[in-house]
Amino acid sequence: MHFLVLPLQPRSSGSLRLSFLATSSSRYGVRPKHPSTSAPRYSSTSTSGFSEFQHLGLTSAVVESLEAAFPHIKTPSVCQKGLIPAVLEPSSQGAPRDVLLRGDTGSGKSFGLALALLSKPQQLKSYSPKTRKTETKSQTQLIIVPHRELAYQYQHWLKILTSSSPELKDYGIQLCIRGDPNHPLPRHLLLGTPEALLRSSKTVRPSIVVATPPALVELLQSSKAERTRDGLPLNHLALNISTVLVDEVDAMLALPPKDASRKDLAAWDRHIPPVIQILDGIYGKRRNDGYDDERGGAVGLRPRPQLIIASATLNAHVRGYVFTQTNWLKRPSEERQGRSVRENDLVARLEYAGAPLASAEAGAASNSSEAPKALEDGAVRHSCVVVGETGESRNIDMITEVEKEPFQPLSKTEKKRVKEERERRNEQLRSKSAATKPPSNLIQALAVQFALDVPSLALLVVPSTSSVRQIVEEFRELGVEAEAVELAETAKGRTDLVASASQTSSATSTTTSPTPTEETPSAETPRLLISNLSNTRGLDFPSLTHVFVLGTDVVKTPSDYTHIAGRVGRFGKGGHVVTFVEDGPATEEAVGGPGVDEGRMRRLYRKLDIDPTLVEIEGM
Ligand SMILES: Nc1ncnc2c1ncn2[C@@H]1O[C@H](COP(=O)(O)OP(=O)(O)OP(=O)(O)O)[C@@H](O)[C@H]1O
Repeated sequence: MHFLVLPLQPRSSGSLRLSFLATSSSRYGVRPKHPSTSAPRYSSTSTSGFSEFQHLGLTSAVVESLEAAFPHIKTPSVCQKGLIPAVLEPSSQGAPRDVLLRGDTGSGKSFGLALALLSKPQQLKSYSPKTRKTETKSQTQLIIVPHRELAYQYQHWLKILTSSSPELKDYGIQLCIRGDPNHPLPRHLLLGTPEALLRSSKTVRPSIVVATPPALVELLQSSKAERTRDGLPLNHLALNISTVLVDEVDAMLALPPKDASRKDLAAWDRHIPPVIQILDGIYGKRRNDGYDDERGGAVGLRPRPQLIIASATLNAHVRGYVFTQTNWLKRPSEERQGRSVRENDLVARLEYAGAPLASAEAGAASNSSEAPKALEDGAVRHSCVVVGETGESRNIDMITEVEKEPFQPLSKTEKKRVKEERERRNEQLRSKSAATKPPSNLIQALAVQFALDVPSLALLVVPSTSSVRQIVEEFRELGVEAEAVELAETAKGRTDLVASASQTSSATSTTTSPTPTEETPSAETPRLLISNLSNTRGLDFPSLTHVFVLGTDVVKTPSDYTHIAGRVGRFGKGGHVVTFVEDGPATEEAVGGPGVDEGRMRRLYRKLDIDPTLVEIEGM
């Protein structure tokens, strides 16, 4: 069986000690020959705060485009100070190090990684024994993300950065995502073509391909090229891929929980997620008889592409899987095994989770006299509104359960009944019946809260079993400016991805006093973006102040809530996460009934150590 869970010892969080022994002129690549990029990387004479980015190893071209395109980003975050050198500096063996990165939501991981990728050598010099010449080829970097909106966000950032510098404008940024069958856009526009991928990696043009796993697998399988034993064509994967970045890796692996039944494990094993097919295709499947690293995986890549794996919830379970069940990460080859090669030198493990982000970022920002207000204040508030059948609302009662329901372990029969009831309820939700429609009392209560609280932009996360379009319509009928999150397809969606520093600050300052006042008039009608969890992970809307959650079916695990809530409170900004659940008696008799949701939220808050704040409810 492919799956076995052997959790690793988690590395202690916090400081990072990296020894940067080798120089940037490694045999693994050459930097572009522009005067500015060939300047010494640690001797910036610039007095701007942006020079700190250059000290981390970013090229001058990238720092200049950052300054031009994102003027409000002045100093690197704590997380970026660790990840950028880890990606760019080679190990003592001279090869790029693989990177495992865990950092809080909104700590700048994805953005920092995008900057680092653009600073990697654009060309590869290698000796060809066939021609007996040194050949120079362009490099392709592959970014794999769980959903198309995040792919679009990466593409958007990269396009803005590369178009802001003449030295980066050669970059081809290509999307490889599946089209929405309900949307009229031609499918090939979104998916790209195998030929285009091939072209982009054959020409002298460096390229970055941002892909979702199913689209990439589909694309590769549609090619007539020679295949690996995993069914993926050799030539596409083999062509000069210098880096593979897997962002939000746990969402794509979708590992069964540690306590999964044999049946669930077998089911997972039968439908191996596409990201595993891709990575196994590149790095090779793990052999039982030892390490196989230097062979470069199934496709004989030389040199082996650097692997970067990142997520805010890269927990021991996921790390355990990657380390023990795959061949993806760099390992010492047999001949190199010895005292001189430590595994940490080959794989940088970075951990920036659970740090008091706001203060850390504020500290970093305070070095700059022009630090935007957005970096200086803010905490995320969490609230839960319980809505009765006839629409009356109240705040969650955090004490009831402890007082009235002392913990009593369930008997076997009770457990079975609870499980059956939950399955029945999930089945109901899955079916196309009226049950998929969220209750209208929740929608109405949410619309009222939205009108009272939101200054400009809020995100509503709905269960994956509900139709986003249908919910959008319902809100529109109530007079709310609602729309689905469709970054790739609507120009309006794209504008939400970038906000100037001033917009960001004003959005934040209204968060601390969210009700629009005469002093803080809102220029535009407040808008409600609607999506489900699988399409919101990793997204960054700089002017977002509120996240609403519709019912507890959205949040299956604490990590789900972490990702949902993480859409606000980014970079030390404030924000408010409000969950709406149905009211009802929270007793065992009501299992599967509405009241259980309040109990679920209480348990979730306790697990995450969240002390919910009260929201002002109309009419109370
Ligand atoms: N050094 C910085 N200073 C200020 N803002 C920054 C900085 N770096 C990135 N940002 C802003 O932070 C946002 C990007 O955050 P990013 O998506 O990279 O966070 P993340 O850690 O990947 O979050 P998540 O785990 O939710 O995906 C962008 O809006 C970007 O403009």
